[in-house]
Amino acid sequence: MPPFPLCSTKCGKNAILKRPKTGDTLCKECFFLAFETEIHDTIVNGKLFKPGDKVAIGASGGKDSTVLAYVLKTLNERYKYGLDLFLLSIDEGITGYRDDSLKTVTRNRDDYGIPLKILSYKELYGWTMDSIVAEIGRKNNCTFCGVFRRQALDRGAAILEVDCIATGHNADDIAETVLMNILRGDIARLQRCTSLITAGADSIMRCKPLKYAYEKEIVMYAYFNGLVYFSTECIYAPNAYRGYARAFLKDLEKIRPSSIIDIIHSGEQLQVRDNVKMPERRNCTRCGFVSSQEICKACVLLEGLNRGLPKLGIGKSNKAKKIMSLHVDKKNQQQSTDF
Ligand SMILES: Nc1ncnc2c1ncn2[C@@H]1O[C@H](COP(=O)(O)OP(=O)(O)OP(=O)(O)O)[C@@H](O)[C@H]1O
Repeated sequence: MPPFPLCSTKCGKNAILKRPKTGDTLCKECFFLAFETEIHDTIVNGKLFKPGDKVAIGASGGKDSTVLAYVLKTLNERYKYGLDLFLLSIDEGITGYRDDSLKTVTRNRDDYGIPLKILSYKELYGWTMDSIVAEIGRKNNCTFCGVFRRQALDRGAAILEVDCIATGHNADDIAETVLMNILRGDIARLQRCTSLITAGADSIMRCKPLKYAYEKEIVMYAYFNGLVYFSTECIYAPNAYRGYARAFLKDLEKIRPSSIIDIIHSGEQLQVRDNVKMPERRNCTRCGFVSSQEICKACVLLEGLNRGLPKLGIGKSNKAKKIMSLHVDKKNQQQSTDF
């Protein structure tokens, strides 16, 4: 057997891996340092945090958010960021999936000594994903899950009174999203999907410290560090459209590993013409959370479920708008005659 090559940093140790992102052959310690330093650079150059910030890590128990929690804890101690870290998990109510992954998050809480807050769809909306799927079937259930999760994270962050939510979106996720938004012609999302930081003002800031970390390296990092994470796919999820973008990106990566970062850079450089209409950011007149419409998507979807019209709010439906505004009018009338 040929001897292992030496680590390309010239540290004197034998290399044990080839970095998917750069092709460098590295020993374990030099890989950890390179991986962590790149995330530190993302945090510092992107000004993601200030000393004293309270940061909620969106923790699903999967590899990305587990690595994010571990690396943020490590960097917070190494570079004295002065952050107060929390784990925030949303329990969507998916039996055989989220209940198991939450056990992993609970273990991470104990291993890393970071407090954990779990919020469920059941307590926030009165519905679990299991009961939503029983109503709507398997076709559009991801819409409910995505919309509710986004708002649930905001609600959890408000309860924890944090300054920022950090999510485990990695470079592959972002490159896939760029491709999907191009294919769908979704200009508003295309413009913001590469942002390192989103929202702010009256909604809670979100950031993606793993924006430039390759999925393959996240898996290697977790493996060589012996991190415990949950690796099963959601039982309801196979998001077909993202699946195609993912498969395409994996094929590109095989031919040219830099494709992932190149797509992100292309997305970052895109400029949308001034006369392209963008959605407004406002607050939902019902729940007060961020929305691009008078009534947010979460409220429309919830109304549909509660009225036995689960398809209300799926797609771009004017019917939903009409029904919702009738409901608002009725409520206003009631309020004005109530006293
Ligand atoms: N149930 C949840 N509770 C809290 N945060 C979540 C939850 N689901 C997703 N997130 C956050 O959103 C990020 C992206 O979610 P996505 O569903 O794409 O998972 P993923 O790419 O498989 O990531 P992970 O490996 O962390 O599960 C996660 O890394 C995590 O920070």
